Amino acid sequence: MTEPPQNMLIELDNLSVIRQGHHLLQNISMSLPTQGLVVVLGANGAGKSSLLRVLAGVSEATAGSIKFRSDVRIGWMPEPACFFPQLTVHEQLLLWADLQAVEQAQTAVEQMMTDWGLVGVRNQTTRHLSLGYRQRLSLAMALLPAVDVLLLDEPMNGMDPDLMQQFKNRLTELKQRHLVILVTHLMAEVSVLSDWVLVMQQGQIILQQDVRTQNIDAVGLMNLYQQAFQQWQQQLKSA
Ligand SMILES: Nc1ncnc2c1ncn2[C@@H]1O[C@H](COP(=O)(O)OP(=O)(O)OP(=O)(O)O)[C@@H](O)[C@H]1O
Repeated sequence: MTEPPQNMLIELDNLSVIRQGHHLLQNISMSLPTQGLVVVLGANGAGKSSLLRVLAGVSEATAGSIKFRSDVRIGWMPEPACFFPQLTVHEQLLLWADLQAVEQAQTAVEQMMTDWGLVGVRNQTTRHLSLGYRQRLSLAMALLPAVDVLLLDEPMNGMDPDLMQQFKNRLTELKQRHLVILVTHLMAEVSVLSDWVLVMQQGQIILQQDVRTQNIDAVGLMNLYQQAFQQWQQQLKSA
């Protein structure tokens, strides 16, 4: 497989995903850099999770291509989070560390439980976790192995204010060294952290914008989102 252009981790070229005659993704072309925060916005059903699934390697393209830098390591926090229901939080993390060949797994798992406030639910089975604790565990799993790319699918759902603040602090650190692709509807929470904005509609990317120099706030991000839709609707009318 050929590699993406220099300084790029991932390149999608005219990629489409079709399932049961339905276009989940249509002719997506983009290059993704080695670090920064890409915020993916779009209405319900626009194709955001489908895009993350292709990037995570769990969904295959029907047409077009996706190229990864050969040594790229990817962490994925799916929506909804996915655990073995009969395992405790501690067992789930240990199993994941084992599957991902994490070095010094016991220590790494203890650290993750401390970092994400999971010590108090250590012996609770995952099937009985509240939404916020499911998100904590899912984040801890995504961050356990060393990765280059973090795919976060609606990670902020169910977060309490303290967890939200901690998550945003961590995101600020992570995006300095990693590529973070974050799907969300909570624009106000991440606007100032955004480096690139993608807006999706009907399986297509209708806006790809570099906002690194804009220091974009919540209103700015909402305006960008709405403008993308208006332009898309006008293009549809004139087509
Ligand atoms: N395996 C599949 N077969 C058929 N259709 C599917 C399949 N997976 C997803 N879809 C459809 O593809 C569309 C895009 O779904 P996706 O989950 O990617 O949207 P989304 O932008 O993440 O939505 P939301 O904001 O509601 O989470 C939806 O209409 C969904 O029903």
